[in-house]
Amino acid sequence: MGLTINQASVVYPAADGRPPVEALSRIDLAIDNDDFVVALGASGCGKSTLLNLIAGFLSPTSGEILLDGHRVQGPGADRAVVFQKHALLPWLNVIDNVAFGLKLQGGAEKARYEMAGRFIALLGLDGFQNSPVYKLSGGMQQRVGIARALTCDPKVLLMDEPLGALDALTREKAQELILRIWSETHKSVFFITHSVEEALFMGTKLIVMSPRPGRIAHRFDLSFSRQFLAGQSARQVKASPEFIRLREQVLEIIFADEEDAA
Ligand SMILES: Nc1ncnc2c1ncn2[C@@H]1O[C@H](COP(=O)(O)OP(=O)(O)OP(=O)(O)O)[C@@H](O)[C@H]1O
Repeated sequence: MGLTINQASVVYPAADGRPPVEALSRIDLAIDNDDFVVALGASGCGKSTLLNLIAGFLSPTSGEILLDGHRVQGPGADRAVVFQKHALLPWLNVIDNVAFGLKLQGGAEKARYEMAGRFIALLGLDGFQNSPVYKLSGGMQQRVGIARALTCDPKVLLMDEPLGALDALTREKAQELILRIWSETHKSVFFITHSVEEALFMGTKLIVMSPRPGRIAHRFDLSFSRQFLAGQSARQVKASPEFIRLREQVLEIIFADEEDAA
């Protein structure tokens, strides 16, 4: 079944003398089980607003969001969010941060730590269970944030520029790790990025959004992540003629929107 967005619009009301903002206009989108949907687009085109709708942090002004046929009416354990700034608890160690969501859900302590330990291993953080998170590098902290989101076993993982703060090499490694985890855990993913290369490499579906009002202007079905998971190296995939052709096509769309906005 998965997640379905039907004709969803969001208008932020007028405030402080500014007019209302039509942040999203009549969005239709299906995120099926196992889909990795990436949203790309010029600043202000409504990517975060769309993520907040799916997370249930925000209600649509009109339209609806359905998860497995049920209307989304607020946040829930079936959807987990990973932000660019991993909202970790700096006074807790790695395992307590990862187990934190389960603690909020009231799970038994032994089961919480077992589950947390499983995702710590999956994210390559074995040996760091008892390290305070403030001592870890940015890339490791982001992996703790992802482990914490996965530990609650959500159906949908929502990621708002999760790799935006990482250096280039760490970012590429994190992309590969997220794809492997996605293929192992069979989550549906909605992923926001500003990097065209990252979007093409990771997504099974790419939506390119345009601003004023925020809408989906272009859609692409992609198979580069499957090529990587089938054994091609990330470098090989990103250097293929088809990848380069699509990268130029998408860059052109985004530059045109940025120029319109200037
Ligand atoms: N709480 C709010 N109140 C009023 N307007 C808002 C609010 N949040 C966002 N907006 C406006 O809605 C539009 C879409 O914003 P949104 O943050 O969803 O875009 P975005 O594509 O995620 O941008 P960015 O890439 O810069 O993060 C923008 O014009 C923004 O200024």
